[in-house]
Amino acid sequence: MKLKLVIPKGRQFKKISELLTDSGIHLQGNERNYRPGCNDPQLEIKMLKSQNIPPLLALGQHDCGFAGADWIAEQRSEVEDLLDLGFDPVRIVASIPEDWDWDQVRARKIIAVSEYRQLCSSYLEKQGIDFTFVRAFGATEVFPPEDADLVVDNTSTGTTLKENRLKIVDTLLTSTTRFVADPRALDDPAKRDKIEHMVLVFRSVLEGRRRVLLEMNCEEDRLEELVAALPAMKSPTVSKLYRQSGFAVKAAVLKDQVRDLLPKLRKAGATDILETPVRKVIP
Ligand SMILES: Nc1ncnc2c1ncn2[C@@H]1O[C@H](COP(=O)(O)OP(=O)(O)OP(=O)(O)O)[C@@H](O)[C@H]1O
Ligand SMILES: O=P(O)(O)OC[C@H]1O[C@H](OP(=O)(O)OP(=O)(O)O)[C@H](O)[C@@H]1O
Repeated sequence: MKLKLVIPKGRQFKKISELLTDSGIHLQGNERNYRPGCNDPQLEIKMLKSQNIPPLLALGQHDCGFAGADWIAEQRSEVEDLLDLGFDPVRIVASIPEDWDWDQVRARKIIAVSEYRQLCSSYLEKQGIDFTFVRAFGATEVFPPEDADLVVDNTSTGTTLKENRLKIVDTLLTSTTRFVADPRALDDPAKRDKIEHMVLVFRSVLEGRRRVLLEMNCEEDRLEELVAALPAMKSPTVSKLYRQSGFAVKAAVLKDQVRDLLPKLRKAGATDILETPVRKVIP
């Protein structure tokens, strides 16, 4: 069985390739080789422009891959959304020049510019706005005020909108990178098995990134107090120290809790605290 996996080139590539590496899938070849080799003989990998991935998956040209939720929605691609990786979060927003009045703009016939033809048009139709659509091929924010009255584009930090003196009047969608599949691939038991395993590993890597492992020692009379202070995934692992009266306590905790947790653990009797990274959390 060969599973055809499609990966976006461009800005989404770095985070996806890091996820694959942490999942034990190592791509081989340089960045301009759009058919990279891989250490997993079951995977056949191809790189495509992000926007082309959802429709090609829906056509059955590939079995699974990564794509932005924005381009899945824009192209109404019938793919199975298996996992929200949370990478590259953006908002798809409608914007107008910052000193324009939205009520006045929406009351007249406007020129609307976007890379997202479908999302932009259906938004304006629902709003009852009279518009002519012009398709942008990048640098969308530069069109207003001379060449457009309104743009629909993605925004991350908001810098590009600000630099081009635009203000947001509405949010159409929020989008992140997804792991998706052709529904037909999920009907094939061998492919389904492989895809489900990939989802499990990706999920466990993402969960691992959120956690660290804390290990510490404590005296017997402080054990209950220490365990109560530890927010473990289930309950902490407690083992007796060899030829000593104390205990070793171990728990995987959320990274963003550690800063506040360490002084509390010390107060609750913890000594010799070790913090180590967690690579995967497999349920
Ligand atoms: N500034 C951004 N920050 C985070 N994600 C973004 C940003 N811009 C675009 N994306 C996301 O990346 C995906 C691909 O978009 P886009 O075509 O703009 O990227 P790209 O192919 O890497 O572009 P480029 O060729 O300009 O580097 C989309 O799903 C989009 O939501
Ligand atoms: O909110 P920000 O952090 O400023 O990011 C948003 C900008 O980033 C992307 O542009 P990109 O660099 O891909 O150029 P493009 O517009 O030519 O595609 C996107 O199309 C926005 O223009």
